[in-house]
Amino acid sequence: MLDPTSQAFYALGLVLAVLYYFHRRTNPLYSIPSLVPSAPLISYVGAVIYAKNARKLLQEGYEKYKGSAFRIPMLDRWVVVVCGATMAEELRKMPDDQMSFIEAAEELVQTKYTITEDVIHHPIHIPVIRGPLTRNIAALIPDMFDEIAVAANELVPARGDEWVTISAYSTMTQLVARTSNRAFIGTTMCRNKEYLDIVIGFTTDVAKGRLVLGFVPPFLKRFVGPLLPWSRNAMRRFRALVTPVVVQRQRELERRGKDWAEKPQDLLTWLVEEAKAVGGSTDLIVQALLTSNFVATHTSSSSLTHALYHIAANPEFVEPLRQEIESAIKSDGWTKAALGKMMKLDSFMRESQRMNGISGISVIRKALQNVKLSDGTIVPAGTICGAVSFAMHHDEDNYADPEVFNPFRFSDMRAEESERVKYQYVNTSPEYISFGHGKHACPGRFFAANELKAVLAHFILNYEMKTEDGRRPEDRWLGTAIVPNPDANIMFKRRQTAGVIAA
Ligand code: HEM
Repeated sequence: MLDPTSQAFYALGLVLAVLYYFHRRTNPLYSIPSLVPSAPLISYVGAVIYAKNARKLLQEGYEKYKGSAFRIPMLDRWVVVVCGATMAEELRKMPDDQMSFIEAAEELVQTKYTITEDVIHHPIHIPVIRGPLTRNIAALIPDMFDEIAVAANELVPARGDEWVTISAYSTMTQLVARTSNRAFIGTTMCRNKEYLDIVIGFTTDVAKGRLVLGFVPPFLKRFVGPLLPWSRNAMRRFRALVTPVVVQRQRELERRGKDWAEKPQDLLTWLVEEAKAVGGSTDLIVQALLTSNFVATHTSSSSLTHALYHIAANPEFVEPLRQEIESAIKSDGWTKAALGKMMKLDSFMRESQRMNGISGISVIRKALQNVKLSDGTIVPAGTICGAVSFAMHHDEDNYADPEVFNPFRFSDMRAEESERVKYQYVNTSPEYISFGHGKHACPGRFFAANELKAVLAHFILNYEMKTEDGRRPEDRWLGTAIVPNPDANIMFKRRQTAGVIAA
């Protein structure tokens, strides 16, 4: 016979088990199908299985539940993913008070702890990226071309007739960080080693914090979050380096007034102006600068490396691209107008992003109330939701021969005047969600498209490229993220052809 304490203990256990059973029975989340074990505790095993097999499981789920939704497990939550263009369109149309992008980003990245709270509540970089940065791309491009030429010369030291072997992903990340920061803050910082180390490493700093918080139950996150060292240290180093530059710019802009003819045209100037307009502090500007780098750097360098792997593994694509680039540069110089004329290159980038992309899921949102989808699925309040992207980009209902890399697929479609805009690289649609879709689609995509096309144009005109074994290096899937093979090399040789137009 059990003693009274043991009896009470077992009775309590039984009551909790019954309550939990009814909670699961009544919570609509658990009516949404899952492809991995979903029972309590065992769902952790499911999270590990998903992390290792995300590509396969997303494909399987997409095929099985197209037009509907299924659940995928992360360590600390379930994410509901909708499948197919119609469902992606439905998700992007939902108002922010039902499905919120900001709340989803906050929860998925734990931005409060992994970035900083101030800039999350006052994201001054978003209107600046959407507004002046995008409006002034034409003015920024000549300096960016200049930086690409200088940086490529240092990072890809191919001389004479020699092939040089370069670690592709890390080199492209350096190149992108330098080029973007030429437009963000100017020559001195964009070539400063410590500055580059911080902005490039920040994504890993955030990821480490995010990973740790994934193991921490929600009620403890607020205690553990502030103790995470990585982002805090990066922000401290960044502040020490950049605050004097920001203060100097604030003083100059103040002293010379708005008619200053030589006013630097860069992200820093526009952040200072935005902060002044909304009463933001100097430190908010510093935070916004690092956050801009966080959203811009690895997204762009991954997309660039994906595209370079396609070029290096398929030299037959180069000639038509080279002809187009040469003709555009001859007529318009190294300008945004010339980049606008490079429709084949634009198509190449869009096709590369369709084939590979940076994530298996896009259009991430968080349900702020119970939301009923058109197929009857109920997404409970508090649940993160997204749309399957990779599998949809490889669906033959959306793209003919979807497994074939057809570099000029979209430029051929753009031959019709009426289709010019629809199929350009930056344009999102229900079937093309690499940049997200709808109101929160990436505001930096116009800047990124010009930057990445500029880098590719430089390489295509000035170098021959190949992979070491003639094949395209396999992508790596890290959970849902698609990373171009970080260990692969590209071989470069300078073109000796007379008449090559260097940037
Ligand atoms: C090829 C490179 C890039 C890719 C593939 C990319 C992709 C994305 C995606 C998928 C989203 C989420 C959209 C959604 O879920 O609906 C996003 C958001 C965002 N991106 Fe990009 N991005 C790129 C480059 C950039 C650059 C260069 C910048 C800045 C100059 C930038 C700034 C942002 C910002 C600020 C957001 C958040 C938007 C918001 O809060 O409403 N991105 N990006």
